[in-house]
Amino acid sequence: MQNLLVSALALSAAADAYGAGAAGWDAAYSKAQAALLKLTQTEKVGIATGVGWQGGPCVGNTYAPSSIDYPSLCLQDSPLGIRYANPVTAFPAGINAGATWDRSLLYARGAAMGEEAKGLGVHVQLGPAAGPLGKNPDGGRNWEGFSVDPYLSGVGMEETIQGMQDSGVQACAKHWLGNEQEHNRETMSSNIGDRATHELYLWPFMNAVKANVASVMCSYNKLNGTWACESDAVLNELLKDELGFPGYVMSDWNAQHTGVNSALAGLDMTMPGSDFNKPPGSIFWGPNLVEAVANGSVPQSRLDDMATRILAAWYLLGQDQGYPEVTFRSWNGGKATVDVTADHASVVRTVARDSIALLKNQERALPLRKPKSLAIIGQDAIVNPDGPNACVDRGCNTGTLAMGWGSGTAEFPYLVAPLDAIKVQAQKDGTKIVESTTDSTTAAASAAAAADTAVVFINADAGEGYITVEGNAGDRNNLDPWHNGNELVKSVAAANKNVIVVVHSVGPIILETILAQPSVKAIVWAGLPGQESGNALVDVMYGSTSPSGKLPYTIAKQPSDYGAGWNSALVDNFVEDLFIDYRHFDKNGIAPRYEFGYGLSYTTFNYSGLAVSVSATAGPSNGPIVPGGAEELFQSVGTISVIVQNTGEVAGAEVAQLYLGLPDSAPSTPPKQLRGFQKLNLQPGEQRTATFELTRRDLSYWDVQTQKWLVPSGAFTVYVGASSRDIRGDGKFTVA
Ligand SMILES: OC[C@H]1O[C@@H](O[C@H]2[C@H](O)[C@@H](O)[C@H](O[C@H]3[C@H](O)[C@@H](O)[C@H](O)O[C@@H]3CO)O[C@@H]2CO)[C@H](O)[C@@H](O)[C@@H]1O
Repeated sequence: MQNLLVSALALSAAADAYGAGAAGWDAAYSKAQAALLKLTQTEKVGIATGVGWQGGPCVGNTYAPSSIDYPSLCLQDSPLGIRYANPVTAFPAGINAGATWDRSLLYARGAAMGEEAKGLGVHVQLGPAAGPLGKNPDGGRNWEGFSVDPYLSGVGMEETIQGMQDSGVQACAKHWLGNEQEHNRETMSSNIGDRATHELYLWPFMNAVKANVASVMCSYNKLNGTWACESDAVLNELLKDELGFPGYVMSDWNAQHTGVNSALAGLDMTMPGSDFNKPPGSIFWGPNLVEAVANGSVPQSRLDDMATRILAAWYLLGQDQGYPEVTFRSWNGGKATVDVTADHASVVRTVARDSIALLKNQERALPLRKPKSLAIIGQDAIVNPDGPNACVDRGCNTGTLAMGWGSGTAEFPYLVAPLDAIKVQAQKDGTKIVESTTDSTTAAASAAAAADTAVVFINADAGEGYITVEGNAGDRNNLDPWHNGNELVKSVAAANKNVIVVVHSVGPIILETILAQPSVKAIVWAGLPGQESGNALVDVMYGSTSPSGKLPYTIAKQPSDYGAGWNSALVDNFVEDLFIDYRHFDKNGIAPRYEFGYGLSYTTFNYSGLAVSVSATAGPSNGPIVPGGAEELFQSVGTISVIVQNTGEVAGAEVAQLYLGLPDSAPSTPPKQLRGFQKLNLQPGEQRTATFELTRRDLSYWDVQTQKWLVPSGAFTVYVGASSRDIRGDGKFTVA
């Protein structure tokens, strides 16, 4: 009860503090509170309760009250497009959007997805995702999010949510909190230390709440022994009190376990309602919540709070003003009566192109310069012969890989195969194409032997655990390429001295076998590019655009180097603590194969003139709670800048990166952590300044004693460079 009160106070403080904008939370709350007065008890419960799986046109639908003008809310996946509808745009996955390190592209992708959602009448789009964060390199759903680094993931969340919500759809930040693997996701407990919870897993959600995200989806797992969707500590205390979240919390589909406890813990909406993987008629809320309020098990104020939050989010987005009707039905092929795709293919192509990370480029193998002949090898070069949507929720890995599997998918309107796009270019160049579009090593070798250069396509897939693909139950069985990709490359490399490897992958793969082949001259890391896959690849491989993507995770030399991975126990103690991905490699002196933030260009960049101007006082950040956390956390404390010059002969873009090392007074902290980045487009010879603005949060660690973010005193180390290991300048500033 105390928590409910604290929660309500924090909520009104948050709403008051935020409401500067025309569509601010305070105005939305006023409207919601007025509407609430007109609702019956059953209607209040109805807008918080799903009608049941397949009970409406969308994957989630609520009951429409008759006493106010408010619809049956349509909730629809996914973080990369609108699921179960067509035609829609199949955008690059979150992990590719993260690999661009480009704020404007992250925003543009979000805005385009939001336009499609609104056009189809979707009120709530179920994305973006920052959980899993990706501490397990083999986690099945990592690709739905932006990066294993919380700072990059946070920027991805913030820009995407702003883009989506500027287009009018409610975003849903998911999955809150600690859902890092698919195996046993509905039974296991993620036991996470307080510091790691804050500094890693919660961090991107701070950005989401700061961006005024309308809703948050709580996750399947338990956190420190209590279901995330039933935990007062996770929902009321962390999300609503500490982060000042004014919107509503919905359950993941079937993640609710009790009616009264979940309501008291801060759950505001149950999804999808009755009958989902349960005996018919079973439902925790609906009439049961009406009864629980009547008998005093759930206070009236709690029910009113649920309904107010849901209504306020709807008003915040202006969805009371002529919002379109739902124009598709998920369960009958999703054919929409409108075409919402507009020119979004160009956003897809740009994001896909700028997310390509060039990992190796020996002897200037790339860009291709009108080769006489080219062998295109591997099943990943073509579209699945049965069509790109042949498998429900993309639950197979046949043909080129352009998204993972599960609920985080959309139907491809088309999929441009790498082979088809290369053929178009080859026609212009007079290049002879030799094809081998299976993964047969024998056929590959003979095709490779018949051309000057061989391009071999390999991939690695993953997804959500309700589908098993080729023995992978969501999470990956290993970090190898699928379909014997290593052997395929070896056979090609034995037959051709000039081999380019293109990788479509959900996450890191171990490249040592491939790199051991002297004939492999280039490796192109294309991730999960969405519908414009082949065109984006041609843009980079033929040099109309210099590659500028940077890895959003580390590629190790061997799986054990990560010190993390999914496990089959019912408890994960998160023993990695703060040291995941590059933080772990740095701490333990492990050499990665390709480090976090790495990616080559066709040009070169010089860094100079590092300037540090930071002034902060040591101590905790206080101030009123605004959406995102204590207000002082987001105050600027200065800037760090560096001049970047294009010293090569072609235009290119460089992502300059800032990492900070905290002083020794901050106990056992990672040696360096990403705290800024800026992408600069530079003509040959041109130089520009990258400026990184720092806030108090960027200088802080979570102090478990005081339960506050604390800026430590002492000397901070500044690292600026082209990746987490390619540091081009360093400096210091001191906090007294
Ligand atoms: O889509 C909303 C959220 O749903 C969660 O995933 C669920 C997914 O949407 C749903 O399609 C799937 O249903 C399968 C069901 O689990 C299985 O038992 C049955 O055999 O097949 C169904 C598919 O036809 O269930 C998923 C949950 O298990 C996501 O976690 C969340 O991110 C989505 O936003």
